[in-house]
Amino acid sequence: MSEAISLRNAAFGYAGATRVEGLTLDVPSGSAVALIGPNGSGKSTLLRGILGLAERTAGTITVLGTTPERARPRVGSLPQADTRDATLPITVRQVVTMGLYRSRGALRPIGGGGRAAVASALARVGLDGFAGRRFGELSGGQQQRAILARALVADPALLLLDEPFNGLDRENRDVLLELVRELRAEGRTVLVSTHDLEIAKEACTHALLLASGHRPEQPGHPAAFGPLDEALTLDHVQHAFHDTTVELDHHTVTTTRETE
Ligand SMILES: Nc1ncnc2c1ncn2[C@@H]1O[C@H](COP(=O)(O)OP(=O)(O)OP(=O)(O)O)[C@@H](O)[C@H]1O
Repeated sequence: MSEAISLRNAAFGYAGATRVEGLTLDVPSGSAVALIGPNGSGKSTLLRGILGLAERTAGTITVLGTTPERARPRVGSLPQADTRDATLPITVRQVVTMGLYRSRGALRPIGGGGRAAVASALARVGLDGFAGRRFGELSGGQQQRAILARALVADPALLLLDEPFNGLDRENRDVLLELVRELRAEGRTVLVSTHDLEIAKEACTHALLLASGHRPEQPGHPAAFGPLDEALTLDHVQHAFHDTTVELDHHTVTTTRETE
C-alpha cells in the first residue's frame, strides 16, 4: 500500500455541521506531514476524522487501506494537551497501558508481552524509571512524553500528533523532534499539527496547510498539500492565514489573530 491515508472531497465536523472540507489528497506511507493552519481551521477535527471520532459529513476516507474505525488499532494518537485530565490518580504505567486496550480490548490481560511493550515505550520517550509515578505529578513535558509512549505502545503504523510541541521546553522539544524523525525512519507515517515551521522543516517530508473560512461559522479548507518545499512557501502560508498578518520570524508563524 503506497498511501497511508486517502481523502476524496472529504469533510468532517460535529452534529452534522462541517468544520473542515474539500480534502482530496493521498498521504504517502512513511511520510511525515506537518499540519499547519490558524486556530479553528480544522486541524484537530481532521485528525479526529482520521481516527473516526469526528463525523464524516461528505466524501470518502481510507486509512491504512480500510475505514478509520477498522484502522484504529494500528493508529496511535496524541491529543491536544488541554483535552487531558491530569488529576486522575493513575500511574504512568497505567496511562501507557491504555494504549494497548485499543488493539487487545480492556478485559483481556496484558501479559508479559504487554508489560515489555509498556517498558520499551517508556524507555523510548526517555521515561524509564517513571512507570510507578503518578501521572499528575509529572511536569507538562514529561506528561506529554508519557502520552506519546501510550501512542507508541501498540506499534502503530500511523501516528497522529496534535500540537505535541506546544508548551515544551527546548530539551523536551528536541527529544520529541528526534523521535518523529526516528518513527519516520522506521517506515511509520506521522501527521503532526504545529504552528512552528522550524519543526515542520526539521522533521517533516510533507505539509498540509489549512485555511479557515472567511467567517467563523464557515469550515476550513486546504490551502496547499505536497512535499515540504513545494507546499510550505510564504505564498501558501499567507493564503492559509489569510486575514491575519503573517511573519516568518525565526521560522515561526506569528499572526495577529493567534491567541496561543
Ligand atoms: N467537539 C466539538 N463540537 C463542536 N464543534 C467543535 C468541536 N471541536 C471543535 N469544534 C469546532 O470546529 C472548528 C475547528 O476546530 P479545530 O479544533 O478542529 O481547529 P484547529 O485548527 O485544531 O484549531 P486550534 O489551532 O485552535 O487547535 C472550530 O470552529 C471549533 O469551534
